[in-house]
Amino acid sequence: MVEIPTKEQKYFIIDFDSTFTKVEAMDELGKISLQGNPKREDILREIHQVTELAMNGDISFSEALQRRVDLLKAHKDHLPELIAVLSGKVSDSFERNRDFLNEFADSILIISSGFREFIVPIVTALGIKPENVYANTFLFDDNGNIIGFDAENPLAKDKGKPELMRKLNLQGDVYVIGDGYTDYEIKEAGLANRFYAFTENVERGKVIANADHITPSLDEFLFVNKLPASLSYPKNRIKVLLLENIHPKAKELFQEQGFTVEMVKGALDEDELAERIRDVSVLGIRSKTQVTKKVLENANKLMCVGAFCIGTNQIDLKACQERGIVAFNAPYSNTRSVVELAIGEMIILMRQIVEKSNKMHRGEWDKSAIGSYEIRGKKLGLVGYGNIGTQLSVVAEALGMKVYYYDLVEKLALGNAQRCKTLHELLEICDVITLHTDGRKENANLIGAKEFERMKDGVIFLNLSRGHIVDVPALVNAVKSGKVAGAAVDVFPYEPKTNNEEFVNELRGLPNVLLTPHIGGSTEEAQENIANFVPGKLLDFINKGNTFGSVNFPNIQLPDLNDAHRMIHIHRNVPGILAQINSILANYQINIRGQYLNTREDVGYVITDIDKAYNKEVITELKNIPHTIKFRMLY
Ligand SMILES: NC(=O)C1=CN([C@@H]2O[C@H](COP(=O)(O)OP(=O)(O)OC[C@H]3O[C@@H](n4cnc5c(N)ncnc54)[C@H](O)[C@@H]3O)[C@@H](O)[C@H]2O)C=CC1
Ligand SMILES: O=C(O)C(=O)COP(=O)(O)O
Repeated sequence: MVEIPTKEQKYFIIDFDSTFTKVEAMDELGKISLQGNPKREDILREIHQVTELAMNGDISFSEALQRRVDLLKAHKDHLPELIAVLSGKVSDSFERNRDFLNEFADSILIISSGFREFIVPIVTALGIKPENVYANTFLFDDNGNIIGFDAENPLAKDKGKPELMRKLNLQGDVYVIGDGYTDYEIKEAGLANRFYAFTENVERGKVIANADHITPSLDEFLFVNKLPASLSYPKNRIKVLLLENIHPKAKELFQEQGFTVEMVKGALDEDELAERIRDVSVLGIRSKTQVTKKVLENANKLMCVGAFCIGTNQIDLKACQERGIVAFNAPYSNTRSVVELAIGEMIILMRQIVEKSNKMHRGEWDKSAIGSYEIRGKKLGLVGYGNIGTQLSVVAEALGMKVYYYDLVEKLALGNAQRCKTLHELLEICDVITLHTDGRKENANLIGAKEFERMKDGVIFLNLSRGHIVDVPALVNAVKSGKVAGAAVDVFPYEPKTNNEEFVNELRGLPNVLLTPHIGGSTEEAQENIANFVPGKLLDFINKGNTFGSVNFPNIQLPDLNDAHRMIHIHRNVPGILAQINSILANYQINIRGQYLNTREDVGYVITDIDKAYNKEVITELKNIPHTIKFRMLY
């Protein structure tokens, strides 16, 4: 007789507190039972400490259990409220993987040193079988007070989980998922094949150190074990790299959604970034980091880049587009900060404050009005009349300045501002000239010797845009010759990578020259605003496919998706791609629920929402359409 091989039996041993649920149930019970007790906070703290000590393996488990029951002073009537609280605190990855819990119910055992009275109602609601729940039971007195627990239960004792496992004598592979040391003890005793430290809710050093694998969510566990999961790819496997000291709020926003985030204080140079980018899916930079072709050649996983600033000249946007990498920026979050600094600098320079302050520090008292002027009534020339230029126009006019501007494109003049037809016209008219163009390559040396020559003698000159826009040696000469009476420079052709690097520049040491380390947009307000704004854009793209506000991609704002799959197809902008997508879908009789197409320059972006059921082969066919750059399936 031929023996039919049976699928190897697997058991999944899952902990309850801080694993199945986000919280420790005994802490929650204390919050309920100690209501009105004047020492509630102190007692709760003590209960929590005892829990932590036991979870880390620092005190014996039975001692911890008795101490907590004594401290709780709980009653049977508190349990319904506790169950209601816990049912709202099931761990997110367990909630979204109900299908797995149901499908594998026969193989899943909850083994907990908590109590059946509250565990069973919570876990059975997600498909776990009540007979597969192993936990302690409370002891009540005649009045319903909780006074202890069944001390004979192995789970009430030290090394209780291994003891129970020995009794169960499971035949097959055993996988343990838990956040506590007592979960690891099963593996330590040789009773499990693997121990997975579950870190979605808490991270315990000693537990992580002993784990075979760290699983930041149930998704990761299911992924590594090739089990059916609600997400095709666990989010913790999506790596976000944030450079240049981006505000920590950004990290928080990505971590809240389960992504793995790495922060670097300074910028990385091309070679360093080309190395680091290999496993990165989302890159966050500021003005310093150059995202070049060479970097992008290694960026095989990169989906999107966020410039946590306004300027995007540091990113090779075209090369990103060709590789289907979507770029975003924060177009308005630091506008006001730049404007305020420019206004302050104009006043400081017109009043010779830099020199006067330096003298005071040396003990020199130089009270005089010579060479000091009000800004009121002076002619301000704005080169570049975009978001910063126009905002500065309004504020400067409110301070009594006469505003002139020059922009490559026709712009609406705000207030009484007057448009100059040429740059030369502006240079010849104005008392104060400030640059607010973007940093496109063509703007290199926009202001050089000839342009300084055209300016009025004694002009005040500001550059808060990009370093390469000004020919620095020409500015140095103009300052030395007295053509420029004062200058403020915030941006430089070469800027130090980190705060530890020396600033080397010909402008150092010149009189009435105010130098700042590229801080036009560096205010607490601006940085926090940026850190809230850019992750929103990146997450909207990753989670929903939205490209609205992208600086290099067709902009599509998509509706939310319910009970459907979303296919994201990025391709070279050649005729016939949409027709090919739809003919493949028609061949597989897939119903299209919605479809959106937009193109920009060389790239086309098609989103197709389809019914839930689809044949997996269709994905391969869609990926194989000629000129496809990237394909991704959502939900
Ligand atoms: N110092 C700092 O910390 C900061 C610097 N910036 C720089 O300021 C720049 C401007 O910012 P926004 O006003 O928000 O940008 P924007 O894109 O709204 O405006 C730029 C304007 O400059 C114009 N322009 C470009 N080249 C020109 C040229 N050669 N001649 C005349 N006009 C020209 C454009 O047509 C556009 O109207 C950013 O691109 C960035 O490089 C921005 C924020 C902070
Ligand atoms: O917003 C911009 O473009 C800036 O220049 C500010 O850059 P930063 O974020 O300070 O590196």
